[in-house]
Amino acid sequence: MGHDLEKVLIPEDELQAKIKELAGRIDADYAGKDVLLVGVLKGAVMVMADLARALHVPVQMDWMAVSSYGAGTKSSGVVRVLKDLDTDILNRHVLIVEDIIDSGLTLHWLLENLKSRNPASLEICAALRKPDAVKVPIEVKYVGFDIPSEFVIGYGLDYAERYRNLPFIGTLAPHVYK
Ligand SMILES: O=P(O)(O)OC[C@H]1O[C@H](OP(=O)(O)OP(=O)(O)O)[C@H](O)[C@@H]1O
Ligand code: HPA
Ligand SMILES: [Mg+2]
Repeated sequence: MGHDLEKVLIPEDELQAKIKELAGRIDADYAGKDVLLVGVLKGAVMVMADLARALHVPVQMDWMAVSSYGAGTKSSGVVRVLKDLDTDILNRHVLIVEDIIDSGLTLHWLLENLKSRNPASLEICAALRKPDAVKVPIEVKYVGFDIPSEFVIGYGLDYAERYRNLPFIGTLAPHVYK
């Protein structure tokens, strides 16, 4: 792995501190409410696991699996639903949990899809966002870090299904994908 990694962009301790900070804001904003966390598989598994454990408000967790990247480093823009929610979100306070907003196409699609099911509220928590890459404007209430438009790996994020288990965010050495 060592030579596949170009550099560490966000170290583990900074990621963990940021998730705790976001959890504090979410606890305050949702005081007295039940929250349904909707994790977007597979990238969101790490954020979901850390965020859920840092929260004090009562939560339920559900998952959707959508994919728009395949094995490459560019979004195809075509969102495929691989697994839908098990939960009926009518009148629920839904918080979508994501690892990254890159082009924004995945979340743009997901927001429209979930809105049509009439939740009581619908917000987004994303660990990372690439402001220069966003193609569709999306209102994101909770963002961990704004990062440059480089392909990143770790903390749930993959390149060809690898590196999701790295506890930090790094960039991939160009020789791996060129
Ligand atoms: O803003 P976008 O350009 O749409 O990119 C963001 C999405 O792409 C990645 O998922 P991917 O489709 O690769 O599936 P995965 O979570 O299983 O890796 C990532 O986890 C986000 O869900
Ligand atoms: O930078 C990225 N890395 C891994 N997966 C991704 N999905 C969207 N953007 C990225
Ligand atoms: Mg991916």
